[in-house]
Amino acid sequence: MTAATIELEALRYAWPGSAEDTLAIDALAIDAGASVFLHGPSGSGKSTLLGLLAGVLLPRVGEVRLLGQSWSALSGARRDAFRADHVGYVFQQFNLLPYLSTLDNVLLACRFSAQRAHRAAQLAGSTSAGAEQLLGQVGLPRALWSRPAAQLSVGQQQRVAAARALIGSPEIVIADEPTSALDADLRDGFMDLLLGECRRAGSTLVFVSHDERLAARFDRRVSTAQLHGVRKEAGA
Ligand SMILES: Nc1ncnc2c1ncn2[C@@H]1O[C@H](COP(=O)(O)OP(=O)(O)OP(=O)(O)O)[C@@H](O)[C@H]1O
Repeated sequence: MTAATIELEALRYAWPGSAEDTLAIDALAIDAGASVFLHGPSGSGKSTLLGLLAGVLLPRVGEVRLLGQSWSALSGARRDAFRADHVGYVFQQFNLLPYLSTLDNVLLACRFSAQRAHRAAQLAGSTSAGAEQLLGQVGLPRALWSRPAAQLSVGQQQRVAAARALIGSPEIVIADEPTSALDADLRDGFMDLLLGECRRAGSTLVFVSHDERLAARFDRRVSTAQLHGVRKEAGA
């Protein structure tokens, strides 16, 4: 039996100062290894949901469990360690360290997680070789690998952020609009790599995008409207 990698139960989340819940989701389960295309109108709570999945935000009520572990049951430090081991996250704003080189930004994920460092080294021979391999796969020319991330274009930074999320094969990969700055050719190559790497590693992928053309490539589509619909039906 395949257990769900991600489980949400009776979740309510309100941003501070908000009179209403931003998200109210009675139940959501995502199977191990599944790829999910999360969509919905601007402001409907997609990024908020990703923050909750990654344990960056905690629900007001209810639970988010990853690999059977509830984020709310962990201290802040344990949450950080658990996230570093199990979650690769491509943020909407990339969150690269501007003064670190491209290569070091990718390796950062392994610096915070011995588990991911070990897996990257097993796969490629060393963690550095793993980072170089991924940078090659996302199409970043070698000449840019030693450049500070601040000197890269937005599309290049987006690809570095993806390599950082994928290194060490985390069980869960979360990506918030990771193709927004890529042209059609780069976007297709990027999607091949992201989906291919997740499939190879058996990682569960949750991917937010406004680009409906990409949806067909995923196992499952989930809309924020549909999640809120669950709440209304349950309360009816
Ligand atoms: N840091 C924050 N503080 C307070 N409110 C926030 C914050 N971030 C988001 N919100 C609010 O939460 C709601 C959902 O925002 P969110 O960014 O999750 O939507 P989204 O679906 O990802 O939007 P988009 O497609 O435009 O990125 C919005 O009403 C937004 O104003």
